[in-house]
Formats: sequence, structure tokens, C-alpha cells
Amino acid sequence: MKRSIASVCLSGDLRQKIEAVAEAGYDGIEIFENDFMLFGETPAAVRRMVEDAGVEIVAFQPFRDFECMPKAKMQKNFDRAERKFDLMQELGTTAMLICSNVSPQCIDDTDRAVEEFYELAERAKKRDITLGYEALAWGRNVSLYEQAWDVVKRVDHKNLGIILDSFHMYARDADLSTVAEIPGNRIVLVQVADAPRLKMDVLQWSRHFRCFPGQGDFPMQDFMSAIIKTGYNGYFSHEIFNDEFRSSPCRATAIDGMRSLLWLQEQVVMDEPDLMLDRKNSSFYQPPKADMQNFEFVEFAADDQMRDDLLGMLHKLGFHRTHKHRSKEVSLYRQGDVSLVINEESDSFAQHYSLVHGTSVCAIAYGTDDAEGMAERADYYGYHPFESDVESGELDIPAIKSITGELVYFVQKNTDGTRFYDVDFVADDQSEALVTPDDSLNFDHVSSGVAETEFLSVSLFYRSLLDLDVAQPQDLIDPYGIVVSRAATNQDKRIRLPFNMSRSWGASTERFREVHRGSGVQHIAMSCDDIRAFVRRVDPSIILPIPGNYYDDLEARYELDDDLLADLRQFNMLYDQNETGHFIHFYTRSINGLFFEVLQRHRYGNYGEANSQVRLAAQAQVRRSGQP
Ligand SMILES: O=C(O)c1ccc(O)c(O)c1
Ligand SMILES: [Mg+2]
Repeated sequence: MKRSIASVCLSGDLRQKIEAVAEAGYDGIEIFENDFMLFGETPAAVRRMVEDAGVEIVAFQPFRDFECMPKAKMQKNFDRAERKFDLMQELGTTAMLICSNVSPQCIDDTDRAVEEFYELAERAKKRDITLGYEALAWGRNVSLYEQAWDVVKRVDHKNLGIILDSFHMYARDADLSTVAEIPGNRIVLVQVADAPRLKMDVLQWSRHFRCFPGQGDFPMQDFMSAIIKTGYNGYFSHEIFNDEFRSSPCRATAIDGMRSLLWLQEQVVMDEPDLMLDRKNSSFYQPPKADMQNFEFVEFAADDQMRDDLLGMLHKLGFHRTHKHRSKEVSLYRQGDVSLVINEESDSFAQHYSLVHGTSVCAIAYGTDDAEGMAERADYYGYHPFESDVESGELDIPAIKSITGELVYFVQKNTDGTRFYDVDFVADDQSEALVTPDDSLNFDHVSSGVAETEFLSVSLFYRSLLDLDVAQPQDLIDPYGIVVSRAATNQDKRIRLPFNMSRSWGASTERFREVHRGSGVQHIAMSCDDIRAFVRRVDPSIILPIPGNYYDDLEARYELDDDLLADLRQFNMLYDQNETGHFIHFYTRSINGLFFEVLQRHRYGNYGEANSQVRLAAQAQVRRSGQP
């Protein structure tokens, strides 16, 4: 599979874009006309730059509003094309993307289009140039790929083919069956773009919300399979117009794009193993399948200032120290099946992390049946391994850096049922729990607060490397802005990872990123079997106070037992119900922006989203009062 990316996907000037594209390992780049026009070097210099970088200019694009203009304008359009052919020859590229005309003056006359494209193809032939016709979803008279194919078929000229762009096709709910009629050698270029499903003007949707495959909602595997079945052997090229990409570092975006193409290839091969192997691609490598089973532990970096606050909060929630590390300043606090590691080892990753972020989560560990495989997968997807100091007799747990900088560990499940702490830790009966521990406690979800520019990278990280499902974004209402939230989950829902971003400085996510000095884990939720018993054992001073009006509303909305309602009110718990069941939960106050949640699910799969605005308002109230 030959891989390319359009220069319009990336921020910066043309030189920076070319360097980023080469470094990320693409074979080619589509040069967007504006990127060239606004660049201060000659076509020959750009050609050298691209050659030196070892990439190919896959296409020059776009050539706009060519066909079916009033007769008086056509001569000018042919002249304009000749000028661009000159430029393309200087740049050393042979493919020109022509998008369907969007001008109000464009005449609806397919015979005319056929004649004009024949004439243009004849001119292109003299220059060894191939034209590719692409239907823009908002084209004046040609807006469907079937219409573009009809024109190309009728022109029947070797120098004119079709360009297929997944965005335009899916945006118009295309039926992919006509793709099978197109011989692969008549496809000049395939552009891949995903997008979230949005109901809005198609032009605005395309220009601002496209994203890399794996970040949006389109069934990109089906598109890929349909194309590959035509026998097409050319480039798959990203063409993503996206506001976040425009404001993100171009190298990071280019690398994410490469991960996205690798992921797409993995999906296609998984669905239809013969498709790509048929293509004499014997060097084809398929990474080990992801295997992610559970949250094994969460690790905290503790700094001097807030260490005691954190330990105090854990004690009040029923945790106590059960183990100490054999050789390091590392303690394990357990309750039920929740393991929290407190790392105070000097000169460790954790200590460096706490110097920047204060007391906070510096790592999440997942249990897996194939830790080696996960490490190999991480390498395949270009996520960076992290090597830690391991003493003999200790586990060497594969680790990588996540997008937001904390570590991700892959902990091998042992067949004999022993756990990570049975090797590296010694049991420690010194400290007693302040309150009776709850054996039913389990990790439920771990949420992160991320920057707007990281949001799509994080979804790709979860979808590609960890093979999690990533749900569509939801808006949560904060008193000071909107928080956009998505959740990644594994199949049996033992791993749930919501992640949030906000464009509003005053909203919870950005306030967290301010106190925590960067993105990271903001919230750890744990489930139990009897939350009404659990909350009675917890010191009320650590629980987030909820406004009384909320309970009056609950009473009006649902038929709740007086008993339950009284408990909810007294213990500052929240309640939600849906068609299948109900949900009760409470939050703690925060430490350095981080807070805990304890919850009980009754056949309920959501997160109490309906209550998120209550929580966000309650947290804003606490912040305003200057309390933690
Ligand atoms: O938005 C546009 O104008 C535009 C231009 C070229 C393309 O290939 C495309 O898909 C969209
Ligand atoms: Mg396109």
C-alpha cells in the first residue's frame, strides 16, 4: 500500500510540511495549490526539496471550476490549465486533481462536460499528465461519485481518470456498489478522510471536521475493501481539513496520519485476509492483536505537599497499605480489586512527573494475556517505549508513553492467578484501614482531561494501539463552558476510559489542566455492590457537596423510595436511570485537580452523564469558595 498525505492536512509552511511527511515515512505528498503559492521558493527548489526528502509529489491540487462554464470563459479555463501544467512539470508531478465545478454559473450539461474534458485530456497527454476528476459533495451539478464516473467513462481517454474521496462519498451516503464497476487503473488517486457524523452544511463539515480514519465515524474499512477489490494499486492519501490539525505541531499530526493508515490496513486485512495478501505483498506484516483485559493498577506520583492529602483521602475511602515494594520507595494500597500504587522513589519517572504536575496519576497499568505482543504493537504504531530500572527478581513490565505523557504499562496475566504485587512487593500488615474495606470494590473508569489539540490523537491511540471502541463525542454543560467528552471501552467494558476537552478556559477540563500543569488523569471511578453501605463508612468531609435543589428535582422526576431519596440527599449521592437500569454515585473533593468517584451500577451501562452538569456546577461552587 503506497501512502501519501495532502499538504493541507498539516500546519506550517511547505518546507516544514515536506520534512514532516518524509519523517513520518510517507511515500508521497499531494501539494495543495495554496501551500505552494504562499511559499517563498521556486517550483524547482520545491522539486529538489521533495526529492531530497525522498518523497514523491503524488498530485497537484485542486484545479477548480473548470467544466461547463459559459462559453466565453472556457478559453480562459483552458489557458489556466496550461499554466498549471507548466507549473506541474517544473514541480515534477504528473497528476492533477480537478474537482467538480461549484460555480453558480456552471451549466448543467453532461455532453459539454464530456467534450471539455476530452479536449483537456488531449492537452494533458502532450505533457504526460494525468487528470483526475473528483465529485465534491457540494458540486453544482456533479456532486456524486457516480456522476463523476459517468463523465470519465464517456470521455474514455487514457489521460482522464476518477479520484475517489471517502469524505464526499460518505457525506452523501454513497452506495459503494458502483465502485466495483470502476476498473482499478481508471482510478487516479484515492483520498481517505473520516469524519464524525454531524448534521450540518456539507461544505462546513468537510472544511473543518474531517479527521484521520480511526478518529471519526465512517466505515472506512468498507471503503478500503471496495477500492482494493477494483485492483487499484496506487496511493491512499489523507486529505483532512481540520481546525485542530491546523493548530497542532505538523510532525505529530503527520505521525498520527501514518498510524491511521497502518490501522486501516490492519482492519482491512483482519476483515478480508486475502485481499491484500493477493497483491504479491509477501512482506506484509500484521501486528499482534491487542489484548486488553482490565485495569491492573493506577500509579500515583506523590510530591511532598499533597502526598498526605492523597493518603488521607485514600484512608477515608477505606484503602490501606497492603504491600511495600521489595527495593523501591513504592507502596501499594488495595481495597477489593482496586490497586493504587504510590511511588516516591527518587530519580524515578514518577518523581520527575511530580516535579512538573504535583501529586497526580503518573501511570495506568492494564492486565493482558500478551504483554510482549502489546509492546510489539506499540512499536508498530510508533508509540514510544519507556525503559525503567529493573532490579533482578522484579517484573520487567513493558511500558510506553501515552499521548498526554503519563505511562501505560502492560502487565502479563499469570496463569497461576498470582498478581504483579506477588513478585515485586512484600505484604505489609503495618497499617490498618480507618474504615472496613469493601471487598467488592473494582475499577470502573479512569477519565482524562486533554487539550483540544490532543483530543483526536488520544482517540486514535485508544482505537489503534489498544483496539478500544471509541464512542461519539457528547457535550457536557459546565457553568463556565462546554466540555466535550468521548469514552473508549473494551469489549466486556472492564476498561472504560472517558476523555474530555474544552475550548473554554473557565470550564472544568481547562481548570484541571491549569492546576495539574498539563493534560492527564483527572478522575478515578470505582464500582461497588452496595454504595449506600459504602458511603456510610466514608468521612463526609471528603465528599463533594451537592446542591439541595437537585434532590427536589429528582423527587419530581422519578418515583424513588423515600428511604433512598433521604440517603441520596444526606450523603450527597447522585442518581440516574435509563431504560435498562439505574445508577447511584458520589464524588470526592479534589486533590491537585484529581478526584475519585464511587458508584454502583444496576444494569446500567452509561456514566451518569445526566448528572455531569450537577457535578461540574458543584465543583465550580467549591472552587469559588476556595476549598479543595
Ligand atoms: O474543499 C475543497 O475545496 C476540496 C478541494 C479538493 C479536494 O480534494 C476536496 O476533497 C475538497
Ligand atoms: Mg478530496
